[in-house]
Amino acid sequence: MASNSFLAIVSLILSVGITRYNSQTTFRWSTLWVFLVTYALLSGSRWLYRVVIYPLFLSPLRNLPSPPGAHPLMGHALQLLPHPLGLPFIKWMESIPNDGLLYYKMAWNTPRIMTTSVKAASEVQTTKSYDFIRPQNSRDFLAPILGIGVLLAEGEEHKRQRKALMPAFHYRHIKDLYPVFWEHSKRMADAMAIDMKESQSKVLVSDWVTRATLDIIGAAGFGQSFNAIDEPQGELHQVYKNVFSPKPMSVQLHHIRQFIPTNLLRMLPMKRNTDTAAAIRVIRRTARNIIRSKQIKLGDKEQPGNDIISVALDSGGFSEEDLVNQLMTFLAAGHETTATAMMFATWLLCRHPNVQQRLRDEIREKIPSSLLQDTSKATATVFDNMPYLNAVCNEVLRIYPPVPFAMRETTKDTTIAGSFIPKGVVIILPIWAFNQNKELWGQDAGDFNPDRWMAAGQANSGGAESNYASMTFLHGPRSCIGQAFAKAEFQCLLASLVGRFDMLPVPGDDTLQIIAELTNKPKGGTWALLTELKGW
Ligand code: HEM
Repeated sequence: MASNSFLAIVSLILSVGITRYNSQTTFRWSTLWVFLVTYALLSGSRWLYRVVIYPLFLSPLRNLPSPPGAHPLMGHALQLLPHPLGLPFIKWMESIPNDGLLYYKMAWNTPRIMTTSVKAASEVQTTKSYDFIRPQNSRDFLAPILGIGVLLAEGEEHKRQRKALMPAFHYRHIKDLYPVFWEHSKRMADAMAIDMKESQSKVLVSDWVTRATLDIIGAAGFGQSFNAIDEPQGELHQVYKNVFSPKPMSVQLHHIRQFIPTNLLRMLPMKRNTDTAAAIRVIRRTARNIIRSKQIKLGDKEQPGNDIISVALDSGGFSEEDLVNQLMTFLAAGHETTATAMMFATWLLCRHPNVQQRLRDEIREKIPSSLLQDTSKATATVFDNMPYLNAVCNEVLRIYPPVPFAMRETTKDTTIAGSFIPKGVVIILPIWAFNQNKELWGQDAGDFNPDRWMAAGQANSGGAESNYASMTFLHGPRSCIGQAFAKAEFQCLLASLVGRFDMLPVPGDDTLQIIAELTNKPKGGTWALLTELKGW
């Protein structure tokens, strides 16, 4: 498709030609006017071709099954935008007959291909994963907040970074982090017990879990104390709260991003933009300070720790700027997601008192009170020996995955599940829709049922035949590097909360409204009525 500069050159040649020819006639246009008119006509024709002629009449994708009701110019955008991210895909995946791919369109008929079968999803994530990259608009949106670390690196550079960071995420290393996870979980519960007394039982659980996960990524990820549990006004906690908590304006901006490139939106003089820019400055400064203090320790021949950043420093494969970017990536990806899982867990357990009680019984039976006195004795074995805790964590992550879908873009003409997909098309991996798909999980796929993970041999599969049925952390070389970290952290936080408190829903808070920003989360935060239970 012709670029803007190509159109400008053609318009210039035509305008010079036309004004020369016209000089013989009585009616004369200036070259500038002819240039502007020619350029406008050519741009308009290109727009018409891109937005109407190609997608509706020529695109090879148009023969793939597509959801009904597309708007002639806005495609399916108007159907998708009013809902939480990824929710409509659940219905589409089940109700529209297809062979593994669905074709839908966003604003100006921009094509999207959604994978709906295990075969299609596994090709994108595993067998052909490097035929796909993260789309530019999504990179532009994430880069300032996450830094250009392993999450945004592509191709060979991604392989190199992932290999250098991997030692920090091996299970043998994660096992050693249980005391850190457990200590912070207990500190969170202690602080919530005080809050509960001061606020007549009504506690904003979402705020506490976000503070706890920030402290955990600081301690376990960087050997650094952020003190967010003890100091709610702490700078880092406040800036993340600002960047991540969805406000009406940021949700509108998310919608506007469908029509206007992210980089252009960021330049507009809006409060949301200035707030985000200020937050990014604080995050970068914090990241740089941590790296510098680690470099000094290393220079003083101190033993490097075995936290993520020490492993990265020790590998020697990253410049100081690279390390700042990696740290930003782990800070954001490593605390917000697990906090969201805790929010959904709390919401669900408040509405399923039997599950809550059964879980509490297991926690109180299997975690000795001595572990509450001396948190340094927490081991993976204690937590691995709690099948129901494992089942509840897996079921929460299945039914409400914090990241509801992932996006990729084809780097060349390719095929997915046997269908031709041209270069530059955005591919959707609908995590939430796979996780709740009836064909993969059975008729009760939409129900919260931890027992599906309890049957013999189903502790890791939930009874689904394919491991692609559960997409919460994705699969293959671009899957979540922090999966084992997150699951261990989630177990500890949930055990500490449910072991200590009885949780009830706040009256009137009956419907789960989900709101989207970087992750999907309960609108207005997660509130619960807590009662501290004795005897543990
Ligand atoms: C419940 C918690 C978590 C969930 C649901 C989750 C989910 C995901 C998903 C879906 C992706 C793929 C995103 C994409 O490619 O579009 C991802 C990537 C990633 N996650 Fe997580 N995550 C969680 C916790 C963590 C934690 C605790 C860490 C770090 C300590 C972490 C670090 C990362 C990194 C670095 C990547 C990029 C990996 C790569 O591209 O090679 N995540 N995560």
